[in-house]
Amino acid sequence: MTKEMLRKIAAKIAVLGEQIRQHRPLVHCITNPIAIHDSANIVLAAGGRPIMAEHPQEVEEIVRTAQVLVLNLGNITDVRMSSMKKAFQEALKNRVPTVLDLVGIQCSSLRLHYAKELLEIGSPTVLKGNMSEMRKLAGLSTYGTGVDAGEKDRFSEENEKEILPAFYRLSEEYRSVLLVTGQEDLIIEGPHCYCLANGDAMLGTITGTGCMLGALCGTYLTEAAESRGQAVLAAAAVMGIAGELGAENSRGPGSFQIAFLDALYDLQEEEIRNRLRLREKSKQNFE
Ligand SMILES: Nc1ncnc2c1ncn2[C@@H]1O[C@H](COP(=O)(O)OP(=O)(O)OP(=O)(O)O)[C@@H](O)[C@H]1O
Ligand SMILES: Cc1ncsc1CCO
Repeated sequence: MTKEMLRKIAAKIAVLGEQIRQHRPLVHCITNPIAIHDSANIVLAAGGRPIMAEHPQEVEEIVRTAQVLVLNLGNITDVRMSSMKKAFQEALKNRVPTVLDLVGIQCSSLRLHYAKELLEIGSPTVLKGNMSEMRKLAGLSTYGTGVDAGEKDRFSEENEKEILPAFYRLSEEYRSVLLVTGQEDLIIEGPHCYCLANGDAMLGTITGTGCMLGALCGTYLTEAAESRGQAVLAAAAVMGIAGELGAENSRGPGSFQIAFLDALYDLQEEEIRNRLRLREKSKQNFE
C-alpha cells in the first residue's frame, strides 16, 4: 500500500473516532463477566456509551434504543444464551448492526452449536474471533485450547492459501465482515482482505483484550455509513496502536492496562498516520 493510501486511511480512522465522540452512540454489549468491566471502559474511552444489560426480560427493549449490539460467547450461561438470542432477533428486526464474538467455540461444542444456531437466525454485521475460533467456524482443523488461539494456527505465508479462501467463503455465506485477531489481524469483507500488523505482545498479558476489541468494533460500527470493513479496520488499528503506545509507557501488565486505556482515549491522527502497518491482499476500497 502506498504512503498516500495509508495517509488517507489514517485520516479516515481519525474522522471516525471524532464522529463517535460527537455522536456518543449507545453500545449494547452482552458479554462475559471476565471482560465486562474492561469492555465498558473501552467503549467509554472511545467516546461511546456502554450498556451491559443482559436480563432476558429487558434486552429487547434495550437493544431497540441502541446503535449497535455486541454479543460475546465467553463464559457462556443459560441466561446469557437466552438473552443473546432474543437481543439478536430484535436487533435484526430493527436493523441494529451486530457483532458476534466467537469466544471459545474451538474448545466447546456447546458454544459452537449455539453460534451456528444464531447464524441460522440471521447474519451478524461482524463475525469476530481469534485464528483458532475462526478456523473452527470455517470447518478447518484447529490447535487452540481454552479461549486461546493455538500457535500452529497462526496466520502465515504457508497457510494463507488454505485459510483465505475458507474465510472469504465464510464472509460471503454470512454476508458478514470477518475480524480475525492475532499477532496480525485480518479484516475480510467479501473478496477484500486487509492484514493489520499493529499491536504489541503486551495485549496478550491481560485478559479480555479480544473481548474489548469486540466492544470497540461495535462502537466504530455505529459510524459505518460508508463501509463496514472500514469501521472494523479502524477499531482494530486504534486497538493495536494504543497497545503499542501502552507498551512503551508501562513496565508490566498492571501499568500496561492503564497506559493502554489512556493512549486509546487520547489517540491523535498523527500517531495513527506514523504507526499504521497495513497490507492488502486484494483490491482496496478506501477511495
Ligand atoms: N503478539 C501480538 N502482537 C501484536 N498484537 C497482538 C498480539 N497478540 C494479540 N494482539 C492483539 O490483541 C488484540 C486481541 O487479540 P487476541 O487474538 O489476543 O484475542 P483473543 O484471543 O480473543 O483474546 P482474549 O481471549 O484475551 O479476549 C488484537 O487487537 C490483536 O491484534
Ligand atoms: C478468560 C476468559 N474465559 C472466558 S472469556 C475470558 C476472557 C477472554 O476471552
